[in-house]
Amino acid sequence: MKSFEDLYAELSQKAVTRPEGSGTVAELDAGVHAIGKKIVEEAAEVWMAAEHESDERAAEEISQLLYHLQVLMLAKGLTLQDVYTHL
Ligand SMILES: N=c1c2ncn([C@@H]3O[C@H](COP(=O)(O)OP(=O)(O)OP(=O)(O)O)[C@@H](O)[C@H]3O)c2ncn1[C@@H]1O[C@H](COP(=O)(O)O)[C@@H](O)[C@H]1O
Repeated sequence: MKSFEDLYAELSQKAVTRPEGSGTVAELDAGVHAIGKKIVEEAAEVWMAAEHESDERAAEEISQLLYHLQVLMLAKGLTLQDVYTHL
């Protein structure tokens, strides 16, 4: 099972190696504005799933939101430590 840290390491690597077909690379190339819109969309999906769907669906949507937040962190050059320091 993949942890938050594992995913961040994987995405960081993809940002550097830029493998063909990577959705992460495409999203990074789209830029902060586009990633921000995706985050808002995913956050709404988390809310709707939590209120109207199963726990499993809510967990799935939460994982997608976490993914897009990590992509935004990479786009901004923010590390896990930069965020953890505020937790
Ligand atoms: N965990 C994720 C992940 N979560 C969400 N997403 C993306 O977020 C989208 C969210 O899907 P939705 O259900 O909202 O569907 P959608 O709105 O129709 O999606 P789009 O039309 O916007 O693509 C998915 O289509 C994926 O593109 C993710 N994309 C990648 N990962 C992981 O990131 C890693 C790197 O992925 P690549 O860069 O694609 O190799 C791999 O381990 C992947 O498993």
